[in-house]
Formats: sequence, C-alpha cells, structure tokens
Amino acid sequence: MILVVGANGMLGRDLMPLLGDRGRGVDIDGIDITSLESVERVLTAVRPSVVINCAAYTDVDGCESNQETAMRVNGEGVGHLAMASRTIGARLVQISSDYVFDGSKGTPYLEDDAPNPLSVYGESKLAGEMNAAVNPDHLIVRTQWLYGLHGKNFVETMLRLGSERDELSVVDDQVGSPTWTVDLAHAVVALLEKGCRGVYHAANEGYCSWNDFARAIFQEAGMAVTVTAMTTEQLNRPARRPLYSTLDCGKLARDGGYRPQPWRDALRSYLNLRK
Ligand SMILES: NC(=O)C1=CN([C@@H]2O[C@H](COP(=O)(O)OP(=O)(O)OC[C@H]3O[C@@H](n4cnc5c(N)ncnc54)[C@H](OP(=O)(O)O)[C@@H]3O)[C@@H](O)[C@H]2O)C=CC1
Ligand SMILES: Cc1cn([C@H]2C[C@H](O)[C@@H](COP(=O)(O)OP(=O)(O)O[C@H]3O[C@@H](C)C(=O)[C@@H](O)[C@H]3O)O2)c(=O)[nH]c1=O
Repeated sequence: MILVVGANGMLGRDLMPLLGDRGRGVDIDGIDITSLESVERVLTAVRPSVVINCAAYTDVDGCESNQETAMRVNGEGVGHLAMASRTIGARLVQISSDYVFDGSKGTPYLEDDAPNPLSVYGESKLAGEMNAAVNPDHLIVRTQWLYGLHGKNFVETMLRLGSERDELSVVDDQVGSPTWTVDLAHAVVALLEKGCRGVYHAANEGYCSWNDFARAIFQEAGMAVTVTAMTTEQLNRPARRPLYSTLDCGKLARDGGYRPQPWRDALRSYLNLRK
C-alpha cells in the first residue's frame, strides 16, 4: 500500500486517483510531519510499503519571514518521514523543487548539478532532500512551476487578475518549465513502477519565462489581457528566485520510460478540464 502524505494539497489531490486501491491519503488533520511522534504513530499503524511526501510549506515569500516553520516542515519533517519509513522498511518518495538551484547554469539542470538555493524555501527543500536520504530506500523527484485544479498557483492567479484588469505586468527574466500536477503525478507513478531510486527531474517539456506563460494562459483562455514585461529587480519580491531553472528530464525518460508532454499542450488540457 502507498501512503500519500499531504494528500489534500495540489499535487496530492491529483496523485490519489492514479494510485486507485493501492493508495491511502493523509493530510494535516491526520498527521503533522513536524512531530516525529505523529509520523511514527501513523506509519506504524498504516504500515505502507511506500510513503510519498507531498506535504510542504510552499509559500515562497512567506518562508522568508517564517524561516523556522519552513525548516521545520520542509526540512525536519522530511527527516521524520525518512526515519519512520526506514524503521518499517518502506520506500520514501520526496517531492523537491527547482528552487534548490541558483539559476546561474544557463543550460538545463541535471540531477547531479550542485544545488545552491537563493531563498529560505529553497534552503528548506534542500534540507528535505538531505534528510530524505536518511532512508537509503528513497526517491527524490524535483519539479517546478506547478499548477493544478486543487491549489493556489500562477495559472489561477493570472485568470483571476485577468478577469479584474485589462493589463498585467509579469517578469520576463525568469525562465523555467510550467508543469501540470497531473503530468507530474504520472511521472512519480512511472518512476515507482520501474523501482527507480535516487534523484530525478520531472517537468513538462520545453521552457518559457513567466511572462511568456502569462501570455499563453490568456491566449489559450481566449482572454484579451495585455501582458507587459518587468524585471525581477523591479518586482522586488521578498524571496530571491533563480533566473534560469529549467530541469533536464532525460533521466526520467530513460529510466522511468515517461516523457511529460510539452508545457503548452498541458496548459491547454488543464484549461479544458477546468471548464
Ligand atoms: N507548487 C509548486 O509550484 C511546486 C511545488 N513543489 C513541491 O511539490 C510538493 C507538492 O506541492 P503542492 O501540491 O503545491 O503543495 P500544497 O501547498 O498545495 O500542499 C501541501 C499540503 O501539505 C500540507 N501540510 C503543510 N504542513 C504540513 C505538516 N506539518 N504536516 C502535514 N501536512 C502538512 C498542507 O496543508 P495546509 O494547506 O493545511 O497547510 C497541504 O495540504 C511540495 O513538496 C512542494 O515543495 C515543487 C516545485 C513547484
Ligand atoms: C502574480 C504575479 C507574479 N509575478 C511573478 C512573481 C514570480 O517571480 C513569478 C511567479 O510567481 P508565483 O508567486 O506564482 O510563483 P512562485 O511562488 O515563485 O512559484 C514557485 O513555487 C514554489 C513552491 C516552487 O517550488 C517553484 O518551482 C515555483 O513554482 O511571477 C509577476 O511578475 N506578476 C504578477 O502579477
């Protein structure tokens, strides 16, 4: 049996249906990953063969002012899951982020490129990766720029702001790969089914800037919104973000036999589904 921790989150909600009878979900009302006692209680009661951790503190700017919470949830929490899953002989799957990189590479990041987070969120996710390795039977899946039906995300923010205004300003100097949670969920299942361990990158194919992404959202949604460009420096958000964080997903295709669809096709599918 596969236990999904953070099952009510954006990724968790899209992962659960793919697991069918094999899956069981738990979220903050049933487990608090910041408490080792809570994690041990749930894992020893459920005795899963695989634990997939989708739980996290994902407010990137919020992490800057709540550093302790970020490290407790995204760092120590994963350590608790690693210890408890190792004790019961279960594999741990940890979802991580492109924000562990500093964005200075200029070509797509490989799994063994050196991380160098720029933000508290990125640091806490890197701590989570290191803590996941306390269980030797672990799989770390780094992804990026997620959107899905069941959580706050950039697509929903754009659609909301676009319904209120005729013009929006969006950064054009940060590049990455928008990724649909449904496609990520398929990637995780593919890696699990092939028995893959270690670090993998999983994102929709191709890349763009947030500005390109915003334009594509309005084009595909048939909304007449003008998207103007601004720089990250002008926007001046609390958290620093990598300027280039495209993930090379070749290892996922080779070992997992899964190639996520191009980001624009995924966006179209998502917008059709949410109608
Ligand atoms: N969103 C994105 O763009 C990206 C996300 N990721 C990673 O992917 C994973 C899934 O992200 P996403 O689906 O967006 O996350 P969400 O924020 O949508 O969901 C996270 C879930 O974890 C729960 N949670 C928070 N704290 C705890 C805790 N202490 N114990 C148990 N559960 C807790 C949340 O509950 P509550 O809502 O009540 O706080 C929520 O249900 C995360 O690891 C994230 O870091 C990686 C790259 C991009
Ligand atoms: C809403 C808005 C955002 N932006 C910018 C801010 C930021 O640089 C970029 C994206 O903004 P968001 O706050 O939606 O995204 P952000 O929180 O940076 O998204 C990240 O979340 C975490 C959890 C991850 O792991 C990352 O992979 C990534 O998906 O767009 C604008 O330029 N104009 C706008 O109107």
